[in-house]
Amino acid sequence: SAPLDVERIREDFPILQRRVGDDVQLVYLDNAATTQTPNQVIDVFGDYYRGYNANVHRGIHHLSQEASIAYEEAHDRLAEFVGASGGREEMIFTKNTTESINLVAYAWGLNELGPGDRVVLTEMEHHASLVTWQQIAKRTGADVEYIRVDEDGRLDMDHAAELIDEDTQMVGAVHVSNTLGTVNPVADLAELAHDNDAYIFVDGAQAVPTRPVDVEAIDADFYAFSGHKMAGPTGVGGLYGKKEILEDMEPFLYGGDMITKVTYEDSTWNELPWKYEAGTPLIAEGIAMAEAADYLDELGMENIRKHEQELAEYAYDRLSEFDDIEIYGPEPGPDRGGLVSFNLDSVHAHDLASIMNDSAVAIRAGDHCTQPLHDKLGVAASARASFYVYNTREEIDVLIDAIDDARELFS
Ligand SMILES: Cc1ncc(COP(=O)(O)O)c(CNc2co[nH]c2=O)c1O
Repeated sequence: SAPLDVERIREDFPILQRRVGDDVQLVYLDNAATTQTPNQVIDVFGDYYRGYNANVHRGIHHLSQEASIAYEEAHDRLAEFVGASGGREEMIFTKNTTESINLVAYAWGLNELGPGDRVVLTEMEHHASLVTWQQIAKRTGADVEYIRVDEDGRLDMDHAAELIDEDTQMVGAVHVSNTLGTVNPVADLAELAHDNDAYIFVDGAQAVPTRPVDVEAIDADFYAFSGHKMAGPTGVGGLYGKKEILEDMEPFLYGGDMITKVTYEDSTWNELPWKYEAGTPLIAEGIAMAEAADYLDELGMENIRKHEQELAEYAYDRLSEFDDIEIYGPEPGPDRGGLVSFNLDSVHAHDLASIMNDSAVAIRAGDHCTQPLHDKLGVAASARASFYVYNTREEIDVLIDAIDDARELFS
């Protein structure tokens, strides 16, 4: 593995040259919300709409065949990117991680869950997983239990082993927490689930962009991610599912392209993954997401993971210099992804973020769609700095200086 050549990488992202507010150089540290998009991915849209825009699924004419092949091969590429040996048959394109989770919660959960069944989540789940499984459990009479997060932001695996039992039908777990940065032992959770004949759905929104992911090594039954978090476009995401499960599961959305034969009485379904992709899909977006996978693989996923770990370590250490800053989540190391959530005493996270903004530092403040976790932490909101392949230590120094400004202002 090799350190990332950040200066060269930054040339691929023109937006990073932006000057904002009072003509100040942008420092973009909100990558857990969405990452920026390299020229290589942006160019896909111009090439597509200027060169081979057509509806997919093998129309008779040249353009449709070109668009179909590119869109279908994008599925093979993303399957390969997450280690799915079944290729496109195990890779459904959705709108985003949220829709990927909803697809399984509706298509599997509504039909398979009932009173006496259990869904086990973690206390650090994002609302995309927590609210979805919570509401499907409510509609089906199943119950939901939450694996405890201990005081240093890690999952209590003894508690996990207690909760995941013979009544458990589904385990939902975030791979990398978007609030704590915790990297969870999802392969161990998968083993606990499978020992109890339950499925596991891993939320990989913050993992796929930032580290090597191998869904078969994890033995995930389902694995979700979003294009816009992996240097790709908004509007498209991926749902990996084991082929044998996707074969049995009911479709989520009905309509064109997901069928084989339709009569007035009934219909039969298309082959995988098209059975789960009704209507005209996000064609250019799917092709662009495959380009993003190529871009990241070119940098090296292990190199990206190391870069993120180093930046998180540096940010954690610099923030730890001050006794008026509280940091959430595990200490730096392989268990912490490339983000740090924190609070500055006596300054509300929103006020802090808006002062950061005066210095053109873009961070996020709020509950990061993990309200129950913030309740557990005893805070309404937190500030979060999150890093990616184009961020530098110098940008973290600007963050620290801007926090100093906030401290001055509010002292
Ligand atoms: C762990 C996790 N799961 C699911 C989602 C939902 O992804 P989407 O469907 O593409 O929106 C996010 C997005 N997290 C954030 C979005 O904005 N700030 C965030 O932290 C996430 O971080």
